[in-house]
Amino acid sequence: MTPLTEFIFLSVLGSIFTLLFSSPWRPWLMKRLSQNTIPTFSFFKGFTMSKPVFSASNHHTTDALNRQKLSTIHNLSHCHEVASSFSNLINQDGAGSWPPKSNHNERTWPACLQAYKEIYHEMAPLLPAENVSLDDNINEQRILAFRSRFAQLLSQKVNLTEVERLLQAADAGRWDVFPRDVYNGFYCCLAWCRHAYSIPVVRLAQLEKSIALPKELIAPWNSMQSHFGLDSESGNNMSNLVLNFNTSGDYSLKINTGLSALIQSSEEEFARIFHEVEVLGVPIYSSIVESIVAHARGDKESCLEHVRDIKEQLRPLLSSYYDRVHDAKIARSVWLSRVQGFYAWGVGHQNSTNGDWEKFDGLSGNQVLLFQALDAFLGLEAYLPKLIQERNVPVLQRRFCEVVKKHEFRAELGDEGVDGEIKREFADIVKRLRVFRSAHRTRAKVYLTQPAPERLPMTAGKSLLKEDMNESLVFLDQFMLGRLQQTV
Ligand code: HEM
Repeated sequence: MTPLTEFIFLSVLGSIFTLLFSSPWRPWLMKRLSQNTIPTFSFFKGFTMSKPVFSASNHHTTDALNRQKLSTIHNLSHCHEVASSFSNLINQDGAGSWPPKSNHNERTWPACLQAYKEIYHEMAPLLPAENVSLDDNINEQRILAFRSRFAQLLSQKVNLTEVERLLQAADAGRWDVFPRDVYNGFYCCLAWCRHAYSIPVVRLAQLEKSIALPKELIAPWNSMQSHFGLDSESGNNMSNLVLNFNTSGDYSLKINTGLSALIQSSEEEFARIFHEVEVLGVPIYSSIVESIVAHARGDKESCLEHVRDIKEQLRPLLSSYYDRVHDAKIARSVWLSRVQGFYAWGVGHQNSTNGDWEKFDGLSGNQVLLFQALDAFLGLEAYLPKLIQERNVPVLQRRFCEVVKKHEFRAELGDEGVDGEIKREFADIVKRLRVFRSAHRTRAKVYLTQPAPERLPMTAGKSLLKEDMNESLVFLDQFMLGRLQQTV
């Protein structure tokens, strides 16, 4: 095809797409696009979404290295509880790998679960509004219409009895009928549905104190939360972000279907950090385990090597954050309005035992396993209070961090010889974490102070804040500054 005919062909195709997008066919088109059932043409190959920090070329190397590291941990699992704890996490929640395998190919799901994915395909294009309204009445109408269509589809399509039977099979260890990678993919889909239904992205929805979710989104959620040892009504970093990528690193369930490329890529780049941190974290988890085992055996030279490896591995891992959390990758103009709100959660319920009002927070970077494990390894107290951990950090992850904390040996090191060298490596790890924490303090503030007049100040991890954004920032900064000061 000559450049001129290619240009004419693309222009005509673009006009057809524009017409379809503004027509009643939009939901159909979005569904086809998200299922990749629109054929691709070879000359489109140059136009691709941005690739992970560990690019396609070294994806296989990372994969192979990670498999080797995970098998090292397995091999040590009969020697030390820190290895058996991580090994358990891989085998169970990870479906045999880390980051956890998450199957988003609904054609391989048990039939009764496929209904949820069908509903996702129908509801996702209706979720974002091209132009956000500041009028409460308009927003109320939109929310009501969205929820009533959602509830109608759930009651028409979902056979709850079948779904519950399947979840009971999983509870009984029947992973042959409900494979763990499918369990993870479905957990993510359910979390998406719950957040989409309650979505506190405009003032009106943010002020809701409780919400009557449809029963198809309650019973399965309670069952899965109890499987992961969690008791929050909201999703968490695992359910909504890490599990939202399949083993090839493809991003699955979307928030801003059909909106501009800038919005969609900002959403995906943000989500990708959380998955990638776990991919690049595998050698760190492995070195944490190996250094603890080496220390327990009195093998100081080997312990030194492993602690040094942690320091080395931190650089590429933190690059995943540094290279993405800036305006060119995650646009400041869209993050607060279009991305963060979906991950927030503002509603709660009355505790049936003590009558107290229990309110849940949504997702936050503070739930990322890697940082919790590193803090434990450095001997720092956990950042999150126990109650919040029990709501948002899966029990097997909590246990791993507890075991790391129990066996960390930094305080036992002397100043001389190999001990002194290990100590210096620890000091360098602390330095890198401090740099991350101060950079995060600055960058978070920039993103949180962007205008979003349709919303009240709210972070995903700390729910509704003070009416005045400056006061809210002072409140948030106390957490970040406090953690920075503790990182010594
Ligand atoms: C622009 C996006 C982000 C904003 C505005 C933001 C904001 C915040 C805020 C306000 C806090 C303190 C309050 C709290 O605990 O929730 C926090 C904590 C934290 N965030 Fe983020 N965050 C963002 C992205 C990320 C990312 C991508 C990561 C890492 C993958 C991350 C990791 C953490 C961690 C580990 C903490 C706990 C405190 C610490 O360990 O220093 N955040 N974030």
